[in-house]
Amino acid sequence: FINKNKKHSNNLPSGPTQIPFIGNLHQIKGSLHTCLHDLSKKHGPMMLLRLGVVRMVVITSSEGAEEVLKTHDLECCTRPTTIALKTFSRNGNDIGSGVYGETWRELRKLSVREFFSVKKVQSFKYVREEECDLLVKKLKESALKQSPVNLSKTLFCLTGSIVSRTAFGQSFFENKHIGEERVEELMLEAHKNMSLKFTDLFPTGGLGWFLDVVDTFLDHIIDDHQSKSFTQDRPDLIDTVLEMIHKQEDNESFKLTIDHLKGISTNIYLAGVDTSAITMIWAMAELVRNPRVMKKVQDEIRTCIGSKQKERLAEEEIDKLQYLKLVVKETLRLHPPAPLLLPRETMSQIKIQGYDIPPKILLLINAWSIGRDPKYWKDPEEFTPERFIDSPVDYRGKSFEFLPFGSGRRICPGMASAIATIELGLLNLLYYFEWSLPEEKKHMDMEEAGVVTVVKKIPLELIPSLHQ
Ligand code: HEM
Repeated sequence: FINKNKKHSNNLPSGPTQIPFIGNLHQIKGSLHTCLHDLSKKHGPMMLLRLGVVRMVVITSSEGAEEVLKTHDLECCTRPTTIALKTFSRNGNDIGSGVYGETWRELRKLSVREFFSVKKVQSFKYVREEECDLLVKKLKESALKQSPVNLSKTLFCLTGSIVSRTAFGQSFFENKHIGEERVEELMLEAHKNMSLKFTDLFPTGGLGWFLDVVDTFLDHIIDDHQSKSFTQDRPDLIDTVLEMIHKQEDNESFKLTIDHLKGISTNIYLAGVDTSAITMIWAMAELVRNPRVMKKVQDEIRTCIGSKQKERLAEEEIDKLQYLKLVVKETLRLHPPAPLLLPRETMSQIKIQGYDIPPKILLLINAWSIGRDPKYWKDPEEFTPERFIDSPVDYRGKSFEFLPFGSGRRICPGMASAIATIELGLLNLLYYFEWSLPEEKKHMDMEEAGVVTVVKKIPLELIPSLHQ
């Protein structure tokens, strides 16, 4: 092992001292992205670490991130870092962890065309509006009773229903295959499993019932679609892919299978439910602890929509709400749900920021750290949506100081769908209700938890009051 390390050690970035066997594991306490952030302050924006058997270079500068994501995209593959992700990905038969090659290209192209395109996202507007309407009705009951609402759970359920209806044609809450008590667990468990800690460094496996439930759910959904026991007005992703599987010719070089369909579906569920809910949860937490911003965004919404209260909000209202959009951007800057993006692995020797990085090294880009770098952001810890007024900095992958959705060929394909859900979800929460902390809570706790995706550790509990 030492010889192998020496062979490549000529021009590698430096990093904290490693100790035998565990490397730098003893220095990782709490969240991985914050530990790496703290270490990089001491050891620089390119840092070499070893966690157990995994060697990695951590990048915490916008310039380094740009070089990797623009120049070296071809020489890196994304790497399923945990046993959990490997299992979810069905051995690379998916988009999130598939190695570059024909399969990955075909699956990404297919899912963008059939699910992620702006046209498809717009066609699901009615689902988002209906689900938000249901949410408002439930919240109104709590508002009348003045009882605290667990917004973390509520928002996971909202995004779960939206993703499930848009991708699989049915809501988790209406499906007959999983007991209702399991559905809520399933939503919350998705997050816990995405945050498994270091399972490939010291593999433990054992994901228990969660994987079984996801698998059983998908099996039933596919069976229902195949047997036509389930019909709806418009074909969903499952219908489209099943039709493609049936129609493909024997001589085609790429063969689409049920495993691919399950891989894409699992990716969409895991990547979609968690991230959008997390963003809304952090946005609400920041707004409650920043009353000035809360007032400004609610004033904008209520002025634009008019004084007569609407029964139900349409997605078009959002076009007029510039400040709400800035609130979403600022939330994604301070709380990117996937703070280390998808880990890349070098496939050949490459040069980054003057260093020689050998093949088979994990590259982690700390988007969380870059989003708080005082070099690019004034008062970076402050929640100030105004910083984006007249600024060309955007989350679409061209501004390397702001990378909540990543960049390059692996950029999040679900961006349009996520933004539509987040903006409409927040619009509904902020238009109909005033929000306050329960009396016994004196201040908003902002502690984070998770590795792949990072959520507010203590669930967000707030009391809604009806806005008159
Ligand atoms: C606020 C919401 C979201 C955020 C912040 C987010 C963030 C990300 C990030 C950082 C990546 C990795 C990009 C990279 O490493 O360059 C990613 C990939 C991905 N996201 Fe999202 N995402 C969100 C919502 C969604 C939604 C709603 C879906 C699906 C419905 C989705 C599906 C995916 C998929 C399939 C990938 C893998 C793409 C690939 O490897 O080619 N995401 N996302």
